[in-house]
Amino acid sequence: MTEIILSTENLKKSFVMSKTRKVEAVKGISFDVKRGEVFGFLGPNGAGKSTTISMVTTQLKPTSGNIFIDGKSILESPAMARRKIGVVAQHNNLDRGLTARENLIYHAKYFGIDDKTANKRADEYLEKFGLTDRQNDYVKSYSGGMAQRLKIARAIMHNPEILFLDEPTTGLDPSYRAILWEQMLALNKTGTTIFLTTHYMEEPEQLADRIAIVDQGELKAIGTVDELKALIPSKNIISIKLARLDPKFVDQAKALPEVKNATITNDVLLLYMKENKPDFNRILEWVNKLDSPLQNISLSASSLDDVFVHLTGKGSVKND
Ligand SMILES: Nc1ncnc2c1ncn2[C@@H]1O[C@H](COP(=O)(O)OP(=O)(O)OP(=O)(O)O)[C@@H](O)[C@H]1O
Repeated sequence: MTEIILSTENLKKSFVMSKTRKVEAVKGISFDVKRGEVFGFLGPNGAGKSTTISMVTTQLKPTSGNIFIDGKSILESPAMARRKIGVVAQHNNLDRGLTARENLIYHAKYFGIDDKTANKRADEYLEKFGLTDRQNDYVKSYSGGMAQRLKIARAIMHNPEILFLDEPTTGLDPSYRAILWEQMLALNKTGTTIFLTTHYMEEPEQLADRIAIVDQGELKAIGTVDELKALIPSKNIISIKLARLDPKFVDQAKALPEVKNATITNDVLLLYMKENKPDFNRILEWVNKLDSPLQNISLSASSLDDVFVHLTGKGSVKND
């Protein structure tokens, strides 16, 4: 057993779109995931998250580079890798014509698990994911939340060392998201490494041990939430929404003594403040003198969302 459960080396993937056009979806990504951690893989739409997850779970061949699971190249030993990984895909890839229990048992059989163990695990996971009562119903009768829970149960039937989840909570209501997180963290406590991609910032900010931020196929940053927050210019940010934004406001803001840096992102003027407790009223006075009506102003402590905006120039999807 190695301390690093997953490692990628200069991973690249290009898609040929036409005779003249190629998309470089992943442009040479290298990172390590430590055994036992919850690892968040974040990025805006089209950043290359799904392409990366498809490659590290043996579903897609890289154009170049290498991937190691538990120290062994998955390009050389894909079958070995598949035994060590569990995958919860973004789409519903359950067998809808089978019952929930049958989905679990067939998955276990595929991995050569004997009937007794498979049935015992199916009982345990159906119970754990609150599906015991509906275990003999066809999956086509399942709600989205139930199907999502069954996908996770199925993915862990063969006791994977690392569980990959692609946007596991997208489209679920907040209470289901909380339940899923509880279940993922409980699995993590038993030693399973969790690798997940998500759009939502609040979840990994609170729950992931380390986070990688990707954009346009490149790794922008990797670290703990605190390490990532240290990448942005200030702990306190004032966000200002004006009826009309003029680039000259950025220079004017930068000249204010209490402002460390300023930028316009997503049509919002962001002021990175020097002081821990900035004088909000003084900034408000300055804003009111600008020749553009104020629509909204707020002061906040920096969050992962601000790191994301700072590194990618794009907003994330907020939790509702
Ligand atoms: N099979 C494919 N053929 C051609 N282009 C593809 C294919 N899969 C992905 N792409 C392109 O690669 C880029 C990265 O896509 P990918 O789905 O990996 O991003 P993502 O970060 O998962 O985005 P999202 O959050 O929207 O799911 C995009 O430009 C996408 O159009």
